[in-house]
Amino acid sequence: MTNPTGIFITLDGPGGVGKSTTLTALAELLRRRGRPVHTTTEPSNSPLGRFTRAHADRIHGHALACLVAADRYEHLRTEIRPRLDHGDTVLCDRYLASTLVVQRLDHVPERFLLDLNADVLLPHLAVILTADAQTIAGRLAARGAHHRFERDPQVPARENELYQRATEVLRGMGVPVLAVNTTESTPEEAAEQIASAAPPSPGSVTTSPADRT
Ligand SMILES: Nc1ncnc2c1ncn2[C@@H]1O[C@H](COP(=O)(O)OP(=O)(O)OP(=O)(O)O)[C@@H](O)[C@H]1O
Ligand SMILES: Cc1cn([C@H]2C[C@H](O)[C@@H](COP(=O)(O)O)O2)c(=O)[nH]c1=O
Repeated sequence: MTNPTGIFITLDGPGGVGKSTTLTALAELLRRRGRPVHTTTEPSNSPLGRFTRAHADRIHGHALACLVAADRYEHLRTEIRPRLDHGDTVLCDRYLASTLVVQRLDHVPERFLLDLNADVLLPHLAVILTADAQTIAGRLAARGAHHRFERDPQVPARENELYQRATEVLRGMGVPVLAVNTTESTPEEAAEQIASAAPPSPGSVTTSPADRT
Protein backbone atom coordinates (compact mmCIF):
# COMPACT_ATOMS: atom_id res chain seq x y z
CA MET A 1 0.00 0.00 0.00
CA THR A 2 1.28 3.51 -0.80
CA ASN A 3 2.04 6.05 1.89
CA PRO A 4 -0.96 8.36 2.05
CA THR A 5 -0.16 11.94 1.04
CA GLY A 6 -3.15 13.69 2.63
CA ILE A 7 -3.63 14.76 6.21
CA PHE A 8 -5.79 12.74 8.60
CA ILE A 9 -7.41 14.66 11.48
CA THR A 10 -9.80 13.04 13.95
CA LEU A 11 -12.21 14.73 16.36
CA ASP A 12 -13.34 12.99 19.51
CA GLY A 13 -14.89 14.02 22.80
CA PRO A 14 -17.82 13.33 25.09
CA GLY A 15 -21.25 12.78 23.59
CA GLY A 16 -22.87 16.12 22.79
CA VAL A 17 -19.72 18.21 23.37
CA GLY A 18 -19.91 19.60 19.82
CA LYS A 19 -17.85 17.30 17.55
CA SER A 20 -20.15 17.39 14.49
CA THR A 21 -20.76 21.15 14.75
CA THR A 22 -17.04 21.91 15.15
CA LEU A 23 -16.11 19.53 12.32
CA THR A 24 -18.51 21.36 9.98
CA ALA A 25 -16.99 24.73 10.97
CA LEU A 26 -13.46 23.33 10.51
CA ALA A 27 -14.26 21.89 7.07
CA GLU A 28 -15.67 25.25 5.93
CA LEU A 29 -12.63 27.11 7.28
CA LEU A 30 -10.09 24.79 5.64
CA ARG A 31 -11.96 24.85 2.32
CA ARG A 32 -12.02 28.67 2.39
CA ARG A 33 -8.24 28.44 2.77
CA GLY A 34 -8.04 26.32 -0.36
CA ARG A 35 -7.64 22.81 1.05
CA PRO A 36 -9.40 19.80 -0.44
CA VAL A 37 -11.36 18.41 2.51
CA HIS A 38 -13.25 15.14 2.91
CA THR A 39 -15.50 14.78 5.97
CA THR A 40 -16.54 11.46 7.39
CA THR A 41 -17.73 9.84 10.60
CA GLU A 42 -17.52 6.66 12.66
CA PRO A 43 -19.45 4.45 12.73
CA SER A 44 -19.13 4.99 8.99
CA ASN A 45 -21.87 5.38 6.42
CA SER A 46 -21.22 1.88 5.00
CA PRO A 47 -23.73 -0.96 5.58
CA LEU A 48 -21.52 -2.25 8.44
CA GLY A 49 -21.26 1.23 9.96
CA ARG A 50 -24.99 1.84 9.70
CA PHE A 51 -25.67 -1.56 11.30
CA THR A 52 -23.26 -0.72 14.14
CA ARG A 53 -24.86 2.68 14.79
CA ALA A 54 -28.37 1.25 14.62
CA HIS A 55 -27.63 -1.51 17.14
CA ALA A 56 -25.15 0.15 19.52
CA ASP A 57 -27.85 0.49 22.18
CA ARG A 58 -28.48 -3.28 22.22
CA ILE A 59 -25.02 -4.68 21.53
CA HIS A 60 -22.62 -4.12 24.42
CA GLY A 61 -19.05 -4.65 25.56
CA HIS A 62 -16.58 -6.76 23.55
CA ALA A 63 -19.10 -7.40 20.78
CA LEU A 64 -19.67 -3.68 20.15
CA ALA A 65 -15.89 -3.08 20.35
CA CYS A 66 -15.37 -5.70 17.61
CA LEU A 67 -18.11 -4.25 15.39
CA VAL A 68 -16.68 -0.73 15.71
CA ALA A 69 -13.16 -2.00 14.92
CA ALA A 70 -14.37 -4.02 11.90
CA ASP A 71 -16.15 -0.93 10.59
CA ARG A 72 -12.95 1.12 11.16
CA TYR A 73 -10.74 -1.24 9.11
CA GLU A 74 -13.29 -1.29 6.28
CA HIS A 75 -13.73 2.50 6.52
CA LEU A 76 -9.94 2.89 6.19
CA ARG A 77 -9.77 0.54 3.21
CA THR A 78 -12.73 1.86 1.23
CA GLU A 79 -12.90 5.56 2.10
CA ILE A 80 -10.21 7.09 4.32
CA ARG A 81 -7.06 5.74 2.63
CA PRO A 82 -8.33 6.44 -0.92
CA ARG A 83 -9.13 10.06 0.02
CA LEU A 84 -5.72 10.47 1.70
CA ASP A 85 -4.01 8.94 -1.35
CA HIS A 86 -5.84 11.59 -3.38
CA GLY A 87 -4.24 14.30 -1.19
CA ASP A 88 -7.35 15.32 0.74
CA THR A 89 -7.43 16.46 4.33
CA VAL A 90 -9.75 13.87 5.90
CA LEU A 91 -11.73 15.02 8.94
CA CYS A 92 -13.26 12.13 10.88
CA ASP A 93 -15.98 12.63 13.53
CA ARG A 94 -14.97 10.03 16.17
CA TYR A 95 -12.11 7.53 15.78
CA LEU A 96 -9.69 5.64 18.01
CA ALA A 97 -9.99 7.92 21.06
CA SER A 98 -13.75 7.27 21.13
CA THR A 99 -13.06 3.54 21.33
CA LEU A 100 -10.68 4.12 24.25
CA VAL A 101 -13.49 5.94 26.05
CA VAL A 102 -16.88 4.61 24.96
CA GLN A 103 -15.87 0.93 25.15
CA ARG A 104 -14.32 1.56 28.60
CA LEU A 105 -17.79 2.80 29.69
CA ASP A 106 -18.86 -0.75 28.80
CA HIS A 107 -15.92 -2.09 30.91
CA VAL A 108 -13.94 -3.52 27.99
CA PRO A 109 -10.25 -3.73 29.04
CA GLU A 110 -7.94 -1.15 27.45
CA ARG A 111 -5.46 -3.90 26.44
CA PHE A 112 -8.16 -5.66 24.40
CA LEU A 113 -9.08 -2.36 22.66
CA LEU A 114 -5.46 -1.59 21.80
CA ASP A 115 -4.87 -5.10 20.43
CA LEU A 116 -8.06 -4.93 18.35
CA ASN A 117 -6.99 -1.58 16.87
CA ALA A 118 -3.27 -2.40 16.55
CA ASP A 119 -3.22 -2.08 12.74
CA VAL A 120 -5.40 1.02 12.22
CA LEU A 121 -3.92 4.11 10.59
CA LEU A 122 -2.93 6.65 13.23
CA PRO A 123 -4.05 10.24 12.64
CA HIS A 124 -1.63 13.10 11.95
CA LEU A 125 -3.58 15.06 14.58
CA ALA A 126 -6.09 13.77 17.13
CA VAL A 127 -8.31 16.54 18.48
CA ILE A 128 -10.08 15.99 21.78
CA LEU A 129 -12.93 18.42 22.41
CA THR A 130 -13.75 18.98 26.05
CA ALA A 131 -16.14 21.13 28.05
CA ASP A 132 -17.11 21.07 31.69
CA ALA A 133 -19.64 18.37 32.55
CA GLN A 134 -22.42 20.90 33.25
CA THR A 135 -21.95 22.54 29.86
CA ILE A 136 -22.08 19.16 28.10
CA ALA A 137 -25.24 18.23 30.04
CA GLY A 138 -26.81 21.54 28.93
CA ARG A 139 -25.89 20.94 25.26
CA LEU A 140 -27.27 17.40 25.43
CA ALA A 141 -30.50 18.58 27.08
CA ALA A 142 -30.97 21.27 24.42
CA ARG A 143 -30.23 18.92 21.49
CA GLY A 144 -31.52 15.58 22.85
CA ALA A 145 -29.61 12.32 23.49
CA HIS A 146 -28.76 10.14 20.47
CA HIS A 147 -27.88 6.87 22.27
CA ARG A 148 -27.54 5.06 25.62
CA PHE A 149 -24.15 6.62 26.43
CA GLU A 150 -25.78 10.08 26.37
CA ARG A 151 -28.78 9.21 28.57
CA ASP A 152 -26.84 8.70 31.83
CA PRO A 153 -26.19 12.06 33.61
CA GLN A 154 -23.03 10.61 35.26
CA VAL A 155 -21.37 9.89 31.92
CA PRO A 156 -19.99 13.33 30.82
CA ALA A 157 -17.73 13.63 33.90
CA ARG A 158 -16.52 10.02 33.47
CA GLU A 159 -15.91 10.59 29.74
CA ASN A 160 -13.78 13.66 30.51
CA GLU A 161 -11.58 11.49 32.80
CA LEU A 162 -11.36 8.72 30.22
CA TYR A 163 -10.42 11.19 27.46
CA GLN A 164 -7.51 12.37 29.63
CA ARG A 165 -6.33 8.77 29.80
CA ALA A 166 -6.89 8.33 26.03
CA THR A 167 -4.78 11.45 25.43
CA GLU A 168 -1.87 9.89 27.37
CA VAL A 169 -2.22 6.60 25.50
CA LEU A 170 -2.31 8.27 22.07
CA ARG A 171 0.66 10.50 22.88
CA GLY A 172 2.51 7.36 24.02
CA MET A 173 1.86 5.96 20.53
CA GLY A 174 3.40 9.09 18.97
CA VAL A 175 0.11 10.72 17.94
CA PRO A 176 0.01 14.53 18.32
CA VAL A 177 -3.05 15.34 20.46
CA LEU A 178 -4.70 18.76 20.69
CA ALA A 179 -7.18 19.27 23.54
CA VAL A 180 -9.66 22.07 22.84
CA ASN A 181 -11.86 23.27 25.68
CA THR A 182 -15.13 24.46 24.13
CA THR A 183 -16.82 25.57 27.37
CA GLU A 184 -16.30 29.23 26.51
CA SER A 185 -15.66 29.07 22.77
CA THR A 186 -17.89 29.00 19.72
CA PRO A 187 -17.52 26.20 17.14
CA GLU A 188 -15.84 28.74 14.82
CA GLU A 189 -13.28 29.68 17.51
CA ALA A 190 -12.58 25.99 18.19
CA ALA A 191 -12.18 25.42 14.44
CA GLU A 192 -9.62 28.28 14.28
CA GLN A 193 -7.58 26.64 17.05
CA ILE A 194 -7.60 23.29 15.26
CA ALA A 195 -6.73 24.82 11.88
CA SER A 196 -3.72 26.52 13.48
CA ALA A 197 -2.45 23.15 14.72
CA ALA A 198 -3.23 21.20 11.54
CA PRO A 199 -0.20 19.97 9.59
CA PRO A 200 0.05 21.67 6.17
CA SER A 201 -1.69 20.07 3.25
CA PRO A 202 0.62 18.46 0.64
CA GLY A 203 1.63 20.94 -2.03
CA SER A 204 0.64 23.93 0.09
CA VAL A 205 3.20 26.69 0.55
CA THR A 206 4.33 26.79 4.17
CA THR A 207 4.47 30.31 5.54
CA SER A 208 5.55 31.50 8.95
CA PRO A 209 2.77 33.10 11.05
CA ALA A 210 4.40 36.52 10.42
CA ASP A 211 4.06 36.01 6.64
CA ARG A 212 0.30 35.38 6.87
CA THR A 213 -0.70 38.96 7.80
N1 LIG B 1 -18.80 25.45 20.98
C1 LIG B 1 -20.13 25.34 21.20
N2 LIG B 1 -20.74 26.23 21.98
C2 LIG B 1 -22.07 26.12 22.24
N3 LIG B 1 -22.87 25.13 21.77
C3 LIG B 1 -22.31 24.22 20.97
C4 LIG B 1 -20.90 24.26 20.66
N4 LIG B 1 -20.63 23.21 19.87
C5 LIG B 1 -21.80 22.55 19.69
N5 LIG B 1 -22.80 23.16 20.34
C6 LIG B 1 -24.21 22.71 20.42
O1 LIG B 1 -24.20 21.52 21.23
C7 LIG B 1 -25.11 20.54 20.71
C8 LIG B 1 -24.35 19.25 20.45
O2 LIG B 1 -23.47 19.46 19.36
P1 LIG B 1 -23.07 18.28 18.35
O3 LIG B 1 -24.30 17.59 17.86
O4 LIG B 1 -22.15 18.88 17.36
O5 LIG B 1 -22.29 17.35 19.37
P2 LIG B 1 -21.56 15.97 19.10
O6 LIG B 1 -20.38 15.96 20.01
O7 LIG B 1 -21.29 15.78 17.64
O8 LIG B 1 -22.66 14.94 19.57
P3 LIG B 1 -22.66 13.31 19.43
O9 LIG B 1 -21.58 12.83 20.34
O10 LIG B 1 -24.03 12.93 19.91
O11 LIG B 1 -22.42 12.99 17.99
C9 LIG B 1 -25.74 21.15 19.46
O12 LIG B 1 -27.00 21.67 19.82
C10 LIG B 1 -24.78 22.27 19.06
O13 LIG B 1 -25.43 23.35 18.42
C1 LIG C 1 -16.47 5.61 16.94
C2 LIG C 1 -17.21 4.83 17.98
C3 LIG C 1 -18.57 4.88 18.07
N1 LIG C 1 -19.22 4.15 19.02
C4 LIG C 1 -20.71 4.22 19.12
C5 LIG C 1 -21.23 5.09 20.25
C6 LIG C 1 -22.55 5.60 19.72
O1 LIG C 1 -23.52 4.59 19.90
C7 LIG C 1 -22.25 5.78 18.25
C8 LIG C 1 -21.75 7.18 17.94
O2 LIG C 1 -22.81 8.08 17.93
P1 LIG C 1 -22.59 9.69 17.93
O3 LIG C 1 -23.89 10.24 17.43
O4 LIG C 1 -21.43 10.00 17.06
O5 LIG C 1 -22.32 10.09 19.36
O6 LIG C 1 -21.25 4.81 17.94
C9 LIG C 1 -18.54 3.33 19.86
O7 LIG C 1 -19.14 2.62 20.69
N2 LIG C 1 -17.17 3.29 19.77
C10 LIG C 1 -16.47 4.01 18.87
O8 LIG C 1 -15.22 3.93 18.81
